[in-house]
Amino acid sequence: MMLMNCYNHSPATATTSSDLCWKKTICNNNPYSLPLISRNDPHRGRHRRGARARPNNHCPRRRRCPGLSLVCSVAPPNQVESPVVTSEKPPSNATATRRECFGVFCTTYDLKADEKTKSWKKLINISVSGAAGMISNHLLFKLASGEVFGLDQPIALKLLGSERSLQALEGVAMELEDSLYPLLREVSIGIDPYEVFRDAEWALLIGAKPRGPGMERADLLDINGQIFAEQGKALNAVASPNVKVIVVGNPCNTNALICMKNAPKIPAKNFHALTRLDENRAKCQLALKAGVFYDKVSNMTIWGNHSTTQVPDFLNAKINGKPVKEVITDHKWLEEEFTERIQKRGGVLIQKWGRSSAASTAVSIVDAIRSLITPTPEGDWFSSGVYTNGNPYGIEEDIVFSMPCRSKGDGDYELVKDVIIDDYLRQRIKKSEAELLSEKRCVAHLTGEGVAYCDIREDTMLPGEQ
Ligand SMILES: NC(=O)c1ccc[n+]([C@@H]2O[C@H](COP(=O)([O-])OP(=O)(O)OC[C@H]3O[C@@H](n4cnc5c(N)ncnc54)[C@H](O)[C@@H]3O)[C@@H](O)[C@H]2O)c1
Repeated sequence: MMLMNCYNHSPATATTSSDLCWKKTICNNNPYSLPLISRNDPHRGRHRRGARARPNNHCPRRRRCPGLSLVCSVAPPNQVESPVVTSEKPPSNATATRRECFGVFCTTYDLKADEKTKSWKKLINISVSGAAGMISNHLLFKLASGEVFGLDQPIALKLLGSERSLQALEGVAMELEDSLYPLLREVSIGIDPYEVFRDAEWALLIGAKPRGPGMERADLLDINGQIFAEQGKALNAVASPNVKVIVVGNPCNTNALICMKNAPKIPAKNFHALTRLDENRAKCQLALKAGVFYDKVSNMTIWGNHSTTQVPDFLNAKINGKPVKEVITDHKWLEEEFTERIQKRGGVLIQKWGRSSAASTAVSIVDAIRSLITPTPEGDWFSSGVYTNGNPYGIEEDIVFSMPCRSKGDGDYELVKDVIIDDYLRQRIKKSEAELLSEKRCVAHLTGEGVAYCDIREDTMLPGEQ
């Protein structure tokens, strides 16, 4: 039988052959801020269900942190997370009051690791904003199931909500808990991005305000831009320096730009605006027209903004490895109907469904992540809204623009060079580019580029708003 050694200090000091115990969050806003607990620790029993926490185990007001409590695993010390330094931002007074934990969130138990645990990878931290929203309600369960990062990849979910959604967020956490996902090792919830983004290796920024009645697009840019400026600062301060950021909340291209500009320590290449749903929609419509299954459609690019100016590229896309224009000879349909159908697909869906796409958006976020962590199939590519820094297409620099990307599966990407751009495509790309440049001028006060000047003339809608 193996000797169980647990430590009440940094695991860096642990011996290599030991079973290590580490404690998961119990009513603490930082899962790693608790000390590792010795099995001989006289306080240990007090972490059991319903028991009061130790003096340093704060349970901040309105921040319950669901998740398993104490996990022991046969893991070499380098697989155990170190306690982290305190936040660069002082905790707000609003979070100072302790609250009781509830249910399984407060249960403490030791788990003798089985052999399988040994093969698990190092835990990764995934922060999700808007976690009580509709998209997250699909996405979180996909993440926890192992469908996204793999069946040997344990994850910690750090969920960011707004003041209004905190109660709902607790409900989400309870559902996650009840799902008994073996890979889901930690769940914490909160409304302060400086806490929730701590050590994040992936930040999926979904939460945003919808456009209210009578609200101009410029107002929406400002309101949501402020959210993403703040979240960019928080990522810069507390996230992993190589965090990958996928911005979903609309207007996602400009929000991604704002977030990026407020996070100078994080490589600009790490920021993405989600246009994968548009890509998926385009593939589906081309497959329908050609009478093939959608897995036969490849090389699909969405150019530009995630708005009605986006350009689904049928010139470079392929069906069964052949150019789309050779397979679909009705070019009038391609130029007129197809393009508009993709641009307005979200709006049609709202009319039918009464709400915006959530499940298919979650699927497309999964696709977007998987495209970065698995090598892109030979000859193919995927679309993502990325920073136009030295792009080969002549697109204006310093905006976030959807373009064709390839990845080696290391989380990074390269732009695809060998694409054809004809006059039709260029003209439409220019329109989307002009829209993004005007959005950028509207948020200059949030990107550190001076005084905002908003000259958005046409009120282009986001897909889903019509
Ligand atoms: N890029 C895309 O392809 C795509 C597709 C669909 C929807 N979207 C956008 O995604 C966003 C979310 O959509 P949804 O259907 O999940 O909306 P939702 O209204 O169901 O959920 C949004 C959640 O975000 C929360 N929230 C608001 N401000 C927040 C903040 N500052 N920090 C953290 N959370 C905050 C809200 O309380 C709410 O719970 C919207 O902006 C929508 O337009 C993008």
